[in-house]
Amino acid sequence: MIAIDNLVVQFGGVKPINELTATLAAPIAGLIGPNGAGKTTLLNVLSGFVRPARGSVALNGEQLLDLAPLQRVRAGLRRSFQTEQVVEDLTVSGNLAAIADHVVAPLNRAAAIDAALAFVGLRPVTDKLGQSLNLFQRRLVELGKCVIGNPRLILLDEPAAGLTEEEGGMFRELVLRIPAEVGAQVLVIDHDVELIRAMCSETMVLDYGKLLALGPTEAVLADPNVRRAYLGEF
Ligand SMILES: Nc1ncnc2c1ncn2[C@@H]1O[C@H](COP(=O)(O)OP(=O)(O)OP(=O)(O)O)[C@@H](O)[C@H]1O
Repeated sequence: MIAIDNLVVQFGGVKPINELTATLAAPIAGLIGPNGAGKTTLLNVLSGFVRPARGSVALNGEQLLDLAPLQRVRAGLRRSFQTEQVVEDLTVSGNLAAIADHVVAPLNRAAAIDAALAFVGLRPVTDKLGQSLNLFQRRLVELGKCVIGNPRLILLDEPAAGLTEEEGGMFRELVLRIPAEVGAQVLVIDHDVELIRAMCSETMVLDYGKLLALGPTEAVLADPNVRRAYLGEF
């Protein structure tokens, strides 16, 4: 469970997060909002790349702001980025090892990497270099890094961007299996409202850094204020 309390992020005169208080308890929660609403900034606060001016964030009762980014990874936090971060001159398993080295005991690393590769379906390309992978495989590497070593919260920032409809569907099926099979909560940002509808039982909407709506996804997407903020986008 993610508990956000009175969170304020300030960049000069801009407040991309402005007095945000919200609790996200669903196994897969969605985060939507127009461009510039503060979605990525919130993920950056959760993962430790941005320090807020005020407020707190807690994961399953543990305060996160006291922890450095790597300590948060050790505490079970994982994230993928809008632009995938695959290392070109490492193999697929080497890319996963970069996370496993920090979160899995040496004796268990090979098995943990293999389990993550099996989960995302990348065992057949274990030894391929990052530079030879297509976009779908790269997105799967990112997801593989997220499921390694008993994660508790996985943050996905537009994880299916650029994928075909078929690839997006396969990716979505994998994400849907995470809570039961990996044991982590998932928070997904996406502009594709249909993807959010299909994956997330609960959705939060930000607008200019403020909470516009939070609740069961269907109710949130039907909310006139939400529809107005999107100006007919869905
Ligand atoms: N490092 C920064 N310095 C100054 N302003 C920033 C910085 N990062 C983000 N912002 C501003 O904060 C606001 C929120 O940005 P953010 O990237 O969080 O929005 P978003 O909801 O993720 O948007 P998008 O859907 O376009 O990715 C924007 O006005 C953005 O220009």
